[in-house]
Amino acid sequence: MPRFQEVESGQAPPSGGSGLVAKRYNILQSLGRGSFGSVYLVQDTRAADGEKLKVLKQIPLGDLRPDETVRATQEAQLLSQLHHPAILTFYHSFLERDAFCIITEYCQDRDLDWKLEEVRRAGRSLPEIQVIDWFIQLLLGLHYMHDRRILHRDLKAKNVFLKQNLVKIGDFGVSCLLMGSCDLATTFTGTPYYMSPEVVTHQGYDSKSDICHVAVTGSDTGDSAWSCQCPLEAAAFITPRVARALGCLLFEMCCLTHAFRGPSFLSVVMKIVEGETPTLPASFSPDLNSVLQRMLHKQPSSRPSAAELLKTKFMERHMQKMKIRFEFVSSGGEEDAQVIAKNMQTKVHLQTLRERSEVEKMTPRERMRLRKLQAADEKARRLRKLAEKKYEEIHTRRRELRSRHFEKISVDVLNESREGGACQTLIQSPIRSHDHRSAGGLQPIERQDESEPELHDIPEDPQAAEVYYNQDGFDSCSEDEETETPAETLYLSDPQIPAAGLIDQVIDHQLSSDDHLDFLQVSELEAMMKHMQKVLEEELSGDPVEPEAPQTPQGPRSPQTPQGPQMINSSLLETRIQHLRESACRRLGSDVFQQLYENLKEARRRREVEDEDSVTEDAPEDEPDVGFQVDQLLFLEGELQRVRRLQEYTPPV
Ligand SMILES: Nc1ncnc2c1ncn2[C@@H]1O[C@H](COP(=O)(O)OP(=O)(O)OP(=O)(O)O)[C@@H](O)[C@H]1O
Repeated sequence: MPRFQEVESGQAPPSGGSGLVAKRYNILQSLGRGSFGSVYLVQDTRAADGEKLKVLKQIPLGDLRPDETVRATQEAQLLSQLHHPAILTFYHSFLERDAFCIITEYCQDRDLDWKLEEVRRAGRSLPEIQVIDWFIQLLLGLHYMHDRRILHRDLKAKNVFLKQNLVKIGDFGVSCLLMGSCDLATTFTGTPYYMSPEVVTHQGYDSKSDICHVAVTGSDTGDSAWSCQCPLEAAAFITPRVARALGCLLFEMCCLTHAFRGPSFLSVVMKIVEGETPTLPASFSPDLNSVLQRMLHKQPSSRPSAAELLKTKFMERHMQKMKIRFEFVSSGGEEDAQVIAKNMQTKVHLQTLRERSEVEKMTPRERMRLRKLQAADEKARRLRKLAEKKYEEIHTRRRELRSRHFEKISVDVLNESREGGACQTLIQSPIRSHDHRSAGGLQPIERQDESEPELHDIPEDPQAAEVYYNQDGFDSCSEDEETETPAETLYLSDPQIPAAGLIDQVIDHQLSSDDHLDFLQVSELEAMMKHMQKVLEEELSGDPVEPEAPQTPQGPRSPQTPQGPQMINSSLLETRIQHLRESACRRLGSDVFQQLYENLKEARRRREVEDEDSVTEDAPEDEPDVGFQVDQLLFLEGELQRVRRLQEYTPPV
């Protein structure tokens, strides 16, 4: 029986469709299909203007048992209690027409995987400052979850969403709904690119089955169906895996490709276990590379937790800078920042010139330029003073705004259910950055006098030039013909001054859609700033999980002891196999799928599958990665047989 009308990604559902879902959600278009279900953009007919667009994830219940459905609902409730600007807001879940439905926040800029692919196709790369911005937001979100004993078991670029250049971790509840919440199984059966060596080799897992259930526990009180007997111990196994997956994501953001890759499932697995830890290209800072090395460390106990990373000097420095930028953007001061940035660039030019010059040896033209630069330097100093004053004004205005709208605009907007009308007034009257300024009575920073003499007017004759540059009337300079110092460098060198790096990389993204921030976006930035401030001020020593090697009643477990296979519940593997099979069939058609499946099975039997080319060779040209998918399916079928054999020989406890 069809549940919702199935439509191709990007298309609107056919007219005369199924009407409102749950009597309130109007399906606008399909956003795509994942392993577990279909995703739709919907309009919430009961939400306030500006909050109407949401996402519906519809997961067929299939043969989930009733108790699993109850657990899924409980988990959904747990997820709805997470309120962090770096975590996808979870609004609502319900059962309808044989499907489990989840309503979440809509992220217009789609997922990180899509974004990175877009950048890669354009032949560009992400600047380090952007990578770190996103990375810090991910760390903040994970730290928040970690504090609540909730650990993401399926962190990957496809599960990180982008909205106005803010990242949102999502989808951490969905896979476990269908995987019976077995962390090991979810990780093991998920995409291999983010797996840890210890998962692949089944090492270091405790044999207690309750570890499977800890990953989604959100309750320390034990009243949730998901609570487990030993959350800390279990989390100690999972945290390093999250760190590893985050390291893989960091690599992907920098290099636009997976950290461990290969055309077959096994080749990826081999790289994870035996391959060298990849390094970042020289264009990235050694500090960032060392963060990556720690996160990808083969030894789980050497990987830092989110809290540990956030407390490093490198991250703290960046958080300070980010805070200033976010503050600036949310205060609507971006135009003035442009003026300041331009003038600060001038200052950098001056310093460069000073260092390399011996004034006496200069040609008249060069001396003229130096004089102009000195004047510009003076002007930059004045501008800086002005900027400081402006910051003060912005702070004052923000304080005023806060006191006026505190309950509505600050973190509470995120903490409250967005279902209510609390934000309505705010959403209906978005504040334009320009309005901000006029409302706050702030004066724009003076612009430079544009009637300055042109450089090409400087006489070549030394005497004439001397006369020329002795005259008054120039106090700034045109730098058009100079090589530009990257604004980002400038910005990084002086965290007090937001510069063009800010303009290009943050404001462009954050404001490009309609050139203004509405209150909700401002409140998200504010919430993010608040979390950063908290992390900067706090001693994060209270990190609940030390990623230590697991202890057993007999003492520390040997890392070589294989413990994994028993842990994988065969029904979870079956579910994953079924999903992979369905997905491949959908993409290829059942005949082609069957042919490919047989070929790869035969290749696997002949042990040819380790040959890097064999998997993709057999796949249709327009679907090369489907070979990878079928290869993974075969691998999991092998695992399933192994688990079944083990279960036959293992006496029940
Ligand atoms: N909250 C959201 N906002 C915007 N787009 C979304 C949102 N959630 C999902 N999508 C889009 O819907 C599509 C399907 O997403 P879904 O999460 O179901 O699958 P996936 O992540 O691609 O695969 P998998 O299920 O294997 O993780 C993706 O293109 C994704 O970018």
